[in-house]
Amino acid sequence: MAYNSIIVRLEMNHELVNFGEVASTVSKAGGDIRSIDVIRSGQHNSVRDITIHAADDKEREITEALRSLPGIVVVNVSDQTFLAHLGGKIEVAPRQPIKNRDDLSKVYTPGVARVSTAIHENPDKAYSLTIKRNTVAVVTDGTAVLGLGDIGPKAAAPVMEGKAMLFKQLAGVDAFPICLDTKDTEEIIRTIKAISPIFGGINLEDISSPRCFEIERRLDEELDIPVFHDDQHGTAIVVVAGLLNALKVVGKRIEHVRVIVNGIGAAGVSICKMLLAAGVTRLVPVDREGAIVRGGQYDHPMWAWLAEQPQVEAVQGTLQEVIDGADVFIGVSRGNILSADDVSRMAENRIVFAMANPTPEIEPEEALKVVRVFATGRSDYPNQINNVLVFPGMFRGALDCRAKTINEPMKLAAARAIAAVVKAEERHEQYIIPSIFNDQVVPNVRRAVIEAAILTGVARRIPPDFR
Ligand SMILES: NC(=O)c1ccc[n+]([C@@H]2O[C@H](COP(=O)([O-])OP(=O)(O)OC[C@H]3O[C@@H](n4cnc5c(N)ncnc54)[C@H](O)[C@@H]3O)[C@@H](O)[C@H]2O)c1
Ligand SMILES: O=C(O)C[C@H](O)C(=O)O
Ligand SMILES: [Mg+2]
Repeated sequence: MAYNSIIVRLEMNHELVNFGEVASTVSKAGGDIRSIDVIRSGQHNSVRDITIHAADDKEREITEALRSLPGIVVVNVSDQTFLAHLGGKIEVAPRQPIKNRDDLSKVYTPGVARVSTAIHENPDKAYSLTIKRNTVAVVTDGTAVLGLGDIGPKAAAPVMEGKAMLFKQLAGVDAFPICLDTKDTEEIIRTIKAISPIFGGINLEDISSPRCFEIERRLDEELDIPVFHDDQHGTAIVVVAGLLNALKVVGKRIEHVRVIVNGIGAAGVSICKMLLAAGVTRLVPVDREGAIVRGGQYDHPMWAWLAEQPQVEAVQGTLQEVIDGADVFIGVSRGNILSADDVSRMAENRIVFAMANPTPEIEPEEALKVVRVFATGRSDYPNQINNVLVFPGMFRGALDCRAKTINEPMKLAAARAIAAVVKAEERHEQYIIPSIFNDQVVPNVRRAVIEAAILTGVARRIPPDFR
């Protein structure tokens, strides 16, 4: 269950109610008072802001209980999560002040014209003389936003702004959210190509499958800057990192385990591919209609590809049928589609990564009773398996070495680098993946990505610390 803080502004009539009654009402309804601010205090009444920490599903109960107290008027309820979004979460700021005409003539006309001419004569100078060197576009069409589905480009913006914040805070990358009002594959490709000159990389986000595969492939071929669909590869990289460590905890080998991947969309396809590359020999991809089986006929190009892989099982069935005896369940589908009973039919020492956001495939409280290792995509439980462990360091590395593309060796290197942040002596059921606040994650991923880019010949610059 997610917890949140709400601020309730109350007007209290002191003749009818005292604060002790307010506090006990909040506590009985499941809230925890964290702070009280007196906004106005009079002889007969006062106005106070009380900050209450509570489970999401208790908020209504708490405010209703307060409203029913005699002598209390609930003036306003504000949710701190919404407050954190007021006015948007990022801004564009100048890197130097313009204090006088002299400054103005350097950064703007006439001085700027000489710089533009220099770039015209040598387009590579865009990297040293503009923001291209450090700027990534976070591009979505709003069609697969978290697990919320096709909620459109405007509603997708808070997620994209959040990604941009993380890029900057964790890796110093300037990222800009671009929310496109089109779902047409060709139009998306054309638009991204048209805006690409100012960017050093393109992070595709929350674009639904199967269009996301074609969009990424074409852009990667047609642009000379790295293009990375975060939901595919960021997720696959972090899953492989978590799985390598989880398997060590339970003492199983990747070649022996039977793995279910539920939800064969953007994330699921890339996870399946990377698991096969990492050595999985028994794979069961499952989507809404049940298992995708070896030898099956599918219109979806990536499902057809999976059906040709020798490691994919040939036995048909629903998730509830095929889960029996599985060692690992990886969910990148929808919330609440798995029960504790389903999980308890898996093999002993089972590993469950329930990564649908914001609601995991199974409630953590349910799953924790029946699994050995459990992870979600969320920040409010241990073992957060989220692509935020990947994209900041991945782009930091790709930008620093001016990689033309992000290839498979760079991805595998990133997965190993993340897994290696958790030392053998620290590793246990609740700690298979480092926290995003672990300050070794971004530098380790960056280093691994640059090394792999140099070795595979896609780096166009050797960063000073690699010379
Ligand atoms: N934790 C992370 O880092 C992370 C990263 C990427 C995606 N995700 C989550 O994974 C989910 C999928 O994301 P995506 O970008 O791949 O979306 P997507 O729309 O490309 O794919 C979702 C797939 O799940 C399938 N699906 C839906 N309901 C299902 C069910 N009941 N059983 C089996 N399959 C079902 C759909 O048919 C589709 O193929 C979302 O909830 C998203 O938030 C998490
Ligand atoms: O945004 C996230 O938290 C992870 C991922 O990109 C998702 O779509 O769920
Ligand atoms: Mg996403």
